Amino acid sequence: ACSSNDDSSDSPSGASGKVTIKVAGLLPTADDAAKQQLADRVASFEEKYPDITIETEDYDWKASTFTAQLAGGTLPNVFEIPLTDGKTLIENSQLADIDSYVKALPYGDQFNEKLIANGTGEDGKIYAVPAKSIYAVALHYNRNLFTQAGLDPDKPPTTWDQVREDAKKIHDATGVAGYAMMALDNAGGWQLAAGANSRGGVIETFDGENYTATLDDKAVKEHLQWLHDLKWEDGSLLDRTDLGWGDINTEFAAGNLAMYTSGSDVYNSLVESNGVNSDWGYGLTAIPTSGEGGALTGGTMAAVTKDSTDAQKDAAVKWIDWWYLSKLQDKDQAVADAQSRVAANPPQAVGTPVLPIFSQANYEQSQEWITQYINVPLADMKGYTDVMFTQNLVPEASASVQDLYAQLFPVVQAVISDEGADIDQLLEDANAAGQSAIDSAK
Ligand SMILES: OC[C@H]1O[C@H](O[C@H]2O[C@H](CO)[C@@H](O)[C@H](O)[C@H]2O)[C@H](O)[C@@H](O)[C@@H]1O
Repeated sequence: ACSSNDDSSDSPSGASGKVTIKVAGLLPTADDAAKQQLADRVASFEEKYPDITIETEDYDWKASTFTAQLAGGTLPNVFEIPLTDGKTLIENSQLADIDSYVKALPYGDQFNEKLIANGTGEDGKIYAVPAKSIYAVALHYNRNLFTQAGLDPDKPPTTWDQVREDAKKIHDATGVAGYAMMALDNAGGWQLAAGANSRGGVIETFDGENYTATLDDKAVKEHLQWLHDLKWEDGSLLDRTDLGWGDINTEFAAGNLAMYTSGSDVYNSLVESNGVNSDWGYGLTAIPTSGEGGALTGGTMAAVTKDSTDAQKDAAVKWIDWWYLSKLQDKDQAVADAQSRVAANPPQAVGTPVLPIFSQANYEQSQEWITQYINVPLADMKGYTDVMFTQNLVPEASASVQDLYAQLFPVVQAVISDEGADIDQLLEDANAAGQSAIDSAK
């Protein structure tokens, strides 16, 4: 979705006052309706800001490709990063200082403090802002497969033992895998950490001075053993070690698995890229927890490339406001965004439950503004929405987080592909490598 006006591309902040910025757009897998919806929002932005031209680029953050994009200077002016990466990129001077532009926004001082801290430098300046979505990991399930297996889709499992039992019943009755696990790229480690957090464990501790990798935590082992048993005792785990964040969505939408864990925002992508709609039979419930366990929570931030000119930074923050944030703060923007999503053919998701970027009151107000446009199957998301503001939330680890995930995903792959995988040894090795990553980042 590019504007036809590219006469200022050689001189983004040139004498004409015109500026062009590239911005992260949709996933490469997004369908035409999603692309059209984005194009419509770009068009209305350019109408409001005639001196700014927006060029959108497909975007899919992956740890394995991001570093090269950053180093190679190929990122768009506005790009997305996980919350986990803000601090390091700021410390390494790899993000543009957008402090004055963000603080000039009418809500510039209203971000959830813990979230904006991830985009704030030691100098107190803002380099990245929470955007797109803040999520808690939740359990996504196929209601039709539950029904076909004689299970009540209105009573999804609330313990990992029940997930295992239901997965087996579904597999026995339908031949479809009852459960699947991301195992590719850092996504596999991220979801193993979520499993461990739900069982009361963590993958890193901090004593006020030092960070210690705890990849061999009892809860990590328990979750791996649980996956092992689904695969090797029950035969109910999808036999794939190559599923990343988007791949598992594709398999789920194709009806090839009944349950998996991922962020609560995944329904947006299932609609955007995989043709899921409110009649599809999608269900969302809380991740099972035990003991002190909780739901891993994380999210996305928008940042601006370091080499952007002042005019581009100004335009970039205007776009961040337009595309990600103003709909949470301004009724007209909320309605305009929702209307454009509903008008798409097929309609894009409106009302997927996520966690607040500002405050709970602000989130609830923004949902109220768009009540009439909400088209996600909220009745089938109650297992999650009933507890989303009360459940225990476990933030992602703080130091070298993606490096820890990178150490964990091969362990997930080993457990799924090798019945005799030595979980203790694999985790001991992963932990040593994870600790080295933490130490070398100091
Ligand atoms: O690649 C693994 C990483 O994935 C997370 O982000 C992805 O999942 C989010 C929740 O569904 C989604 O909002 C985001 O668009 C996806 O890229 C996560 O935040 C990372 O920390 C994690 O390593």
